[in-house]
Amino acid sequence: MALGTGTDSGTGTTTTSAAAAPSTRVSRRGLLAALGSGAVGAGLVGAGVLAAEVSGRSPSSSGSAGSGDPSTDGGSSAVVPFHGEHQAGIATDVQANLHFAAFDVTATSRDDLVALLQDWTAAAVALTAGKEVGEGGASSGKPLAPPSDTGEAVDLHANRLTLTVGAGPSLFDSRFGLSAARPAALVDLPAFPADALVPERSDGDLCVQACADDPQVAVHAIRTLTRIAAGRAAVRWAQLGYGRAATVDPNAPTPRNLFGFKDGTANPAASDTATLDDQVWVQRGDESGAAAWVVGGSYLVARRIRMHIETWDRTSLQEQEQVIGRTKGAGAPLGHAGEHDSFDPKTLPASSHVRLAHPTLNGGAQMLRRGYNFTDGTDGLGHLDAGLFFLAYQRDVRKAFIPIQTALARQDALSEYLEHTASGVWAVFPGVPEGGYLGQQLLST
Ligand SMILES: C=CC1=C(C)c2cc3[nH]c(cc4nc(cc5[nH]c(cc1n2)c(C)c5CCC(=O)O)C(CCC(=O)O)=C4C)c(C)c3C=C
Ligand SMILES: [Fe+2]
Repeated sequence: MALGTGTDSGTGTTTTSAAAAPSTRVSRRGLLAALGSGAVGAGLVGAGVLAAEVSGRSPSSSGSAGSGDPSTDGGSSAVVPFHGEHQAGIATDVQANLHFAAFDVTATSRDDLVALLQDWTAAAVALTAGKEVGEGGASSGKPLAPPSDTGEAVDLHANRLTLTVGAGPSLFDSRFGLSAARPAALVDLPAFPADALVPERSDGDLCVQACADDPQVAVHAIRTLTRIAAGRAAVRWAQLGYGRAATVDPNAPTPRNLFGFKDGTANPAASDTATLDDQVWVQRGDESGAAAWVVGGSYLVARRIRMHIETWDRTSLQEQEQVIGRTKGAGAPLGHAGEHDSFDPKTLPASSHVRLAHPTLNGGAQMLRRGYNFTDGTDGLGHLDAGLFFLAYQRDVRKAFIPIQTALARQDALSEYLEHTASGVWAVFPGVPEGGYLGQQLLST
């Protein structure tokens, strides 16, 4: 099987296999060998050691070629480029697995915040290319020091890892002199009827969405960024997800959520750049003055929505379809046969989810949904603690998520089966140019 290149609409660049891209051919094991002679002092693990990448010891530019053997690498070596006009992980074809984390910044100076984001950038460049961070891991040659890379992703390749970073409303308080740079659209979400939010599992100064086709690659990425952040930021809450409950590729089969319905049918396609510009990416003129840094970024709303699976499973098929407004098998709008048939939402049941969420009833607003299923064991009462980790990117939450969720919370028949338990909103940084760092547009204001 020959590995090749494909277009990644999120970054406007190409998704490249290890075999096809010389700059990304370094396997984790190759990097380990190349960095074997690196100097790591005992006790220097964490921020100091990994920050060394930024000061010129970047492993990204060194190391030997990986196996590059298409027959053994399969699709796992596919790389989504980190740099671009927009951050990857938004209009990128949805990967199979998610590790999402929200962070509280504990640094107290703006310089330390800048240094953290620079260190995260260097690590993200390496990780998304399938490389180890810092001096490497098992073969760093320093038996008395903790390895700078924890090692669990060695041999797993990039697996289309993307790392997407945003700033929450709380980052714009008085700590870092950023109050004037808070975008007007970065509003605190209002309380919605029947919200059951857990404050400790909501919000956060920064968020990182790690998506990859291998769960361990996504988990390793968040673990690594957390280690790098030591003393400067700490994980506030996190969520694992699987089974992609959305797609941005209209030619790919639409994935299903845990209620068994196709989810993501009406999502904008990654190739539909006009709709993405209109509905997802912040445009010039949307914000003014110090807040104009957000142009090219987006707004992310995350909601952990528990789904009452057992109740749903006792509900008749007819009732389930009336609640959603689409058929369960084909995913077609009720009264139609095909999933992608056009339909008039006013012909659907008045309280159906699809009717209430449809753009024609919400001022034309759309979002790019990128949610994942989750199953976090049971609740102690024998019920699954499972649901949808809803992730939606949009140009303006005041025009999209807030009015849509207001309508859903008021009237949606699906609400009876749902419980929103965690929530957050972040201004997602614009893309990072070569040589730049995450959030540079904000922090250089
Ligand atoms: C506030 C926004 C939304 C929340 C919260 C939400 C939760 C949620 N949705 C499903 C299942 C489905 N949603 C579908 C469509 C759909 N949902 C929203 C918004 C929210 N959903 C929108 C904007 C749309 C598209 C409407 C349209 O334009 O037609 C569908 C149908 C298939 C599809 O188009 O994706 C399903 C199924 C669940 C289970 C859920 C909470 C757990
Ligand atoms: Fe929905």
